Amino acid sequence: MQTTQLTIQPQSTRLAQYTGKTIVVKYGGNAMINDTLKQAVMQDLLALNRLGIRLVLVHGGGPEISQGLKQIGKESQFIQGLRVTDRETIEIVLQMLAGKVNKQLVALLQGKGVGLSGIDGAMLQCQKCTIHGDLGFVGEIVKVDPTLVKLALESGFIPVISTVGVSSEGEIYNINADTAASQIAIALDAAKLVSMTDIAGLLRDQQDPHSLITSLNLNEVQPLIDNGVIQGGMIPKIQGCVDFLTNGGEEASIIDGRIAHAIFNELLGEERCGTTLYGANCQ
Ligand SMILES: Nc1ncnc2c1ncn2[C@@H]1O[C@H](COP(=O)(O)OP(=O)(O)O)[C@@H](O)[C@H]1O
Ligand SMILES: CC(=O)N[C@@H](CCC(=O)OP(=O)(O)O)C(=O)O
Repeated sequence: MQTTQLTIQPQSTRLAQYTGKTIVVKYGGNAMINDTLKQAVMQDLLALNRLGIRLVLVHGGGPEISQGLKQIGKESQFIQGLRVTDRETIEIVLQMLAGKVNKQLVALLQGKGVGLSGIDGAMLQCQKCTIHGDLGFVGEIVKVDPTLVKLALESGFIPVISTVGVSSEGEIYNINADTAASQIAIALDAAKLVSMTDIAGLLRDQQDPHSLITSLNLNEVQPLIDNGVIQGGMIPKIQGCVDFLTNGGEEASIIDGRIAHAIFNELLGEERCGTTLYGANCQ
């Protein structure tokens, strides 16, 4: 396969501020539209890694899970953007997230990726999530142990994390990837959280791409959830941004992962698009 190497001088760009800093990138399953785009995203991450930015990739895989479930004749139900996860479903979640999706992404990182699940090193320690009733094996993170992630970063690798977690009893749980990315970003004291999804950003009207909300304050979020503007998978995404920013983070963005080099443009600050939320110290 032919690959292109991006050559960008860090000192001449906004990128310089991120050198030596940690950025957590959440790559949503819905944005992994095709192999060419996935390759382009991984090329961007490799280029950013070469510039000395400590990147952590947390991935989703919702569509792959749904596809796997379909093959065994199962449909999923989502409550507040979370998949109701019975025993059969957690098996598929494990196969798809910690197996197929994780390894496919690691394979594209040309030896620079190291695949980890939240179970490894008990990175994502969970208990059963009960805030929206009984969702089965959906986990609520009680603690993040970033030891393995830090080891990988210190050695120059890009940790690629699938969001299954483990309880103190050894039970495996399914965790929404945006929620996990946010908690990992907090534990790593990351400089920025970026969520790459399949839409232009947060829209006032999902049917109208011109209704993009380019930035918003934390106190504007809850009313948008209450009046139904923010729905489904966008709820844990925005909530993850809010949690990051109320726990010391400075900047969280939701960008259109369907556009090639969206992550590069976001960090370069040229052609930025999407929605950005800022922490208390940052506006
Ligand atoms: N106000 C909103 N603006 C944009 N997207 C929204 C909004 N409310 C709900 N959504 C939905 O959230 C989806 C993104 O979340 P999700 O499907 O979980 O993606 P991902 O796989 O990237 O995590 C969008 O495709 C859209 O259908
Ligand atoms: C509890 C829960 O909903 N877990 C998610 C985990 C994967 C995920 O979040 O993937 P995306 O980022 O592609 O949506 C799920 O089962 O779909």
